[in-house]
Amino acid sequence: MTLPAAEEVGRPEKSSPKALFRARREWVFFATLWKSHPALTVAWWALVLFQGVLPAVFVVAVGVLVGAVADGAPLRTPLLLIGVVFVLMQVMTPLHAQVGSLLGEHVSDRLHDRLLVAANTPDGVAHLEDRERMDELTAARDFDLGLTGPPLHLSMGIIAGGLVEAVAGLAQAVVLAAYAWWAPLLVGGAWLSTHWLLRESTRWDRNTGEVLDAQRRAEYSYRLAVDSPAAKEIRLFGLASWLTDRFAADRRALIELRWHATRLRQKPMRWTVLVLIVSGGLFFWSLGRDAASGAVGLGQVSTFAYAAVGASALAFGGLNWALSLAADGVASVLRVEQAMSASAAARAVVSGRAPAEGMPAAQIRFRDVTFSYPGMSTPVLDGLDLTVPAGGSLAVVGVNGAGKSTLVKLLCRLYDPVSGTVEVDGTDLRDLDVESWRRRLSAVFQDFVRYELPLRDNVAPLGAAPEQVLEALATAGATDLRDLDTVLSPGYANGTDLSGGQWQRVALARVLCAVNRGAGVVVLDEPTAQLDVRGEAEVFDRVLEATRGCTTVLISHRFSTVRRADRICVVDRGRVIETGSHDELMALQGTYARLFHLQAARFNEEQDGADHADR
Ligand SMILES: Nc1ncnc2c1ncn2[C@@H]1O[C@H](COP(=O)(O)OP(=O)(O)OP(=O)(O)O)[C@@H](O)[C@H]1O
Repeated sequence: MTLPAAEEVGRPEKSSPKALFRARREWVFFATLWKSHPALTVAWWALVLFQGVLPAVFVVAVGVLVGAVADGAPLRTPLLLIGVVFVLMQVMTPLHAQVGSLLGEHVSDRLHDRLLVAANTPDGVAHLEDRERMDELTAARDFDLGLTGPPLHLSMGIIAGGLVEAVAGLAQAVVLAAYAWWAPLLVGGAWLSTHWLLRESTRWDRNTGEVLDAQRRAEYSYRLAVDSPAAKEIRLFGLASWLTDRFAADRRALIELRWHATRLRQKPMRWTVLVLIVSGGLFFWSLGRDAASGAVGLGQVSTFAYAAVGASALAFGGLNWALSLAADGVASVLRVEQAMSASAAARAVVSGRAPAEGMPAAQIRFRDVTFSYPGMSTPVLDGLDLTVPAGGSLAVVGVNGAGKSTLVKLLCRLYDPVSGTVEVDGTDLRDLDVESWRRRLSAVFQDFVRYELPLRDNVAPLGAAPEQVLEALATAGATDLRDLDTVLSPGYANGTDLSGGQWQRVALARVLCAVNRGAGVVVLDEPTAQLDVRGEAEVFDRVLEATRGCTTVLISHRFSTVRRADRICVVDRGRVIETGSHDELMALQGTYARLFHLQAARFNEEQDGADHADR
């Protein structure tokens, strides 16, 4: 899927007035409305204008009515006009709210799509783990969740209300031109100047790194408290009050930061009040003088006085706030696109062209591979050399943090090495078409995904015949687990959860289904860690049997599983320090043999203990 052309996102390259205007967040926001749904946008703007003009018509009609009463003229026409305008004002508001809400939802839809595409388009994953991009991503992800402001379908109503007021203020200021040419400039100009005088206050820097950090912390504390996965530990470790205090403190810190970012500044406030008093004083003094001299009739005095008061709708207020909030959110979503591609470009996984069908036929080779995660200076893999013969199984062992899972991430091309190469049958992985290579791969990652989907889709997300799904489940030792249509999440009607070991069997079944679809390389990162000992041996034997002929990379801390692999390598601090078959490594009496004996001894002790207890 390709991204739509990048929209302007508030950071102009050129600084011509036109470029600056087009780059303003507000412009970006209104342009996004149009791009999301032109017809609704036209209707929304038309209603803004129509509703904005109605108050001006109303004050004129009231003036005509007052004049008619004073002159003893017929009242029917002004009364009818007042009635019609009044009814229209009542009817238009809910209609506008509906149109705005619908438009807001279309915009949200479009932005969510863009966010998903931006996050998922790069072939690697570095852009999702880049610390510097986290703030952008947080702001963008939260834009419509109501965490930092109203969601778009609601803010559209607030923005519409603000715009209607602005148009109404303008229209009523224009009415003042019938009194004197300078009156609209004086009264309307004074109210408009408040936008400039108070402009500091509209700069709601709610998306500063500090605010976003505080927000992330507050949100995390909240999630810990209300989401079920953490509930057990919170209770068991007696963390409830610690968590409540922590949430309250995080929340207070956030409110404090926002308050600093949003409060009205005192000095501009004083200037604003002065400007409004002087302009209002001058206008009403002049109108009063003309009314007293009889130069202006009673009806007109009423119209001009109401219009002058109505022009105050031009004042700085809700529109700035709501628009700034919504425009900010929209701009951050659009900016994420650029940010993501820039950060992805820094460590981009660029697809090659060569097809990977049938690979590997001979071997996968890690040649002098060095790798460090983005932003980290210490290498995780440091000159690693390793050969994985095609069609056989290789087990990778090593202490926690040795770099085993990282090795697998490079094999899956989620990252590329900083130096050195990963080669498949002599071809650099970077020269292979990523999609084609990934079709050859299947994996159970340590943190495999538990999809909140039916069992069937958890096993075969891309679809498969029910018999194939059932066969894969049977091989993984998960026969009769649940009906294939049962959703594996208790949050859904008739949904259910599984035990850790059952989930692991489902993940293994997913790999087996992928092998059926043509995957030839199988990665198993701690695939049986949650299975009981008997289940582990049985399942692993069956999985090895079902993936016979595949190139299998197994990462495990369980030596009973590891010893079944054709070859074993020991990784330590990012390098391979031993490699060979189980027997060869045992004969070597090195790290592998030491770790194996350690685990075997502990297992025997536990067994003795269990036997003793049984007796
Ligand atoms: N996304 C990441 N960003 C930064 N550092 C990371 C990231 N993932 C892993 N690391 C670091 O890389 C090192 C190797 O991690 P890796 O997951 O490869 O270890 P492992 O050998 O699989 O460990 P384990 O046996 O505990 O699963 C660790 O020090 C870890 O902290």
